[in-house]
Order: sequence, then structure tokens, then C-alpha cells
Amino acid sequence: MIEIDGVTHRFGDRVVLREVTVTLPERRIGVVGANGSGKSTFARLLNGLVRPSAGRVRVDGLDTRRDGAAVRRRVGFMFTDPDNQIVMPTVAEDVAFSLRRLPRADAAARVTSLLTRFGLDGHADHPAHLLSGGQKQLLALASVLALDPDTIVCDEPTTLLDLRNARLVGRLLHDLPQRIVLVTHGLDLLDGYDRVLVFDGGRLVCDDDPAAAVAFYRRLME
Ligand SMILES: Nc1ncnc2c1ncn2[C@@H]1O[C@H](COP(=O)(O)OP(=O)(O)OP(=O)(O)O)[C@@H](O)[C@H]1O
Repeated sequence: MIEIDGVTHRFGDRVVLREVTVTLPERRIGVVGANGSGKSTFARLLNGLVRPSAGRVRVDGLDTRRDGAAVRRRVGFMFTDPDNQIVMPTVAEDVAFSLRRLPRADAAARVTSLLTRFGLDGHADHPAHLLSGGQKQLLALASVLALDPDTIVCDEPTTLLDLRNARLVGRLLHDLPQRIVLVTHGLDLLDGYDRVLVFDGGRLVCDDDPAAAVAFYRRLME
């Protein structure tokens, strides 16, 4: 369960989220809104990357302010640009980096299994920065999953991908057992989601099923 209670967030003098209160027990949550409406800030609140200026954020009872390290272990984060989260020279090393606290043999087996699952096993020793954009995003997802999070927050993970890779990443996310919070401009990715939040000017202006929320968002953008 994600609980956002009376959250306002400011960057300097600028208020980017205003009095957001919402409780999200569902497993598939979409977040949409215009550029600059506060979606990324909202997403970053959920794993403690951003701490609210006022109010409280809890994930499965853990307070992002008080229990930051525990929240980050349970809530993985996928960025728009995978280059922001690829930290090691080769594909296998990047996934292994997430597993550095595991015994070496266990980590190696888990790396192999994750790379196979994402079709990257043939690229294990390749330089990560030479992968295609889609492959990099799959690597980023594999590295996030290596930590076995309960929740994955994805901030526009398909924005830089071509249609085929966007659909592939969307399908992979759709099939994961984890709770997913997906910030996206790709409205078709939200089919089958339990609930969609619409932000406008830092306010949560609609909270509904995907069809109703997307219709609301389309009207808002007219
Ligand atoms: N670190 C920061 N410092 C100062 N201002 C910031 C910072 N991060 C975001 N902002 C501002 O906060 C506002 C909301 O930004 P945010 O990235 O949350 O919006 P968004 O809805 O995700 O937009 P987009 O769809 O363009 O990614 C914007 O006006 C942005 O310029």
C-alpha cells in the first residue's frame, strides 16, 4: 500500500506538488499529466529520491523520510534515460553491481537468469554503453529487478524508445508480479491498469480507472 498524506513539495520558492493525498492499494497505477505538472516529482517521492517539503509518504508502512534506506531496497526506480542508471562497463557487470552483497556464485547465477529473461545473454560481456536504446532500457530493468523490489516506479521508461521497444518494455512491465507505478505519455500502456492519476499544475485533478482518467486528461489538454 502506498499512502501519500497531505504532500506539498517545493523546489526553492516554486511549489511543484500541492496538497496531494491519495492511498493506493492497487498493483498497477498509472500517472499522466502535462509537462511540468509534477509527475516525476511525485514518482521520486515514492522511493525517497525526493522528500516532501510537507506531509508524509509511506510505502508498505515505511516512511520515506524516516526509513529511507529500507524504502529504497523495496522500491526500485527506472529512469527515462537508462544512461542515468547504468553504472558499470559491461552488461553483466552492471546487473552484478546490484547484487554485490550476495555470495559470488549466487550473484553469477542470478545475473545469467536475468540476462536470459531479457534477451541480453548474448551481450553479457559487451560494453553497456554500446547497447541500443531499447536494450539499455531492458538492462536497466534487469538491474532494478536484480534487487527483487516489491514495487517498481517507472518514470517515462518508453519515451526514448521506438514503437517496438516501447511495446516490449510495456509488455514486460505489464507481466511483472511487482507493484508498478508507471508515469507515461504513452496512454495505450495504461490498458489494464487498476487506476490512473492525472496531475495538473502540481495538483491531483483526477483519480479514476484508465478509460475515465485518460478521457479526462484528453479534455484537459484540448
Ligand atoms: N530539482 C529541481 N529543482 C528545481 N525545479 C525542479 C526540479 N525538478 C523539477 N523541477 C520543476 O518542478 C516542476 C515539475 O517537474 P516534474 O519533473 O515533476 O514534472 P513532470 O510532470 O514530470 O514533467 P515532464 O512530463 O516534462 O517530465 C517543473 O516546473 C520543473 O521545472
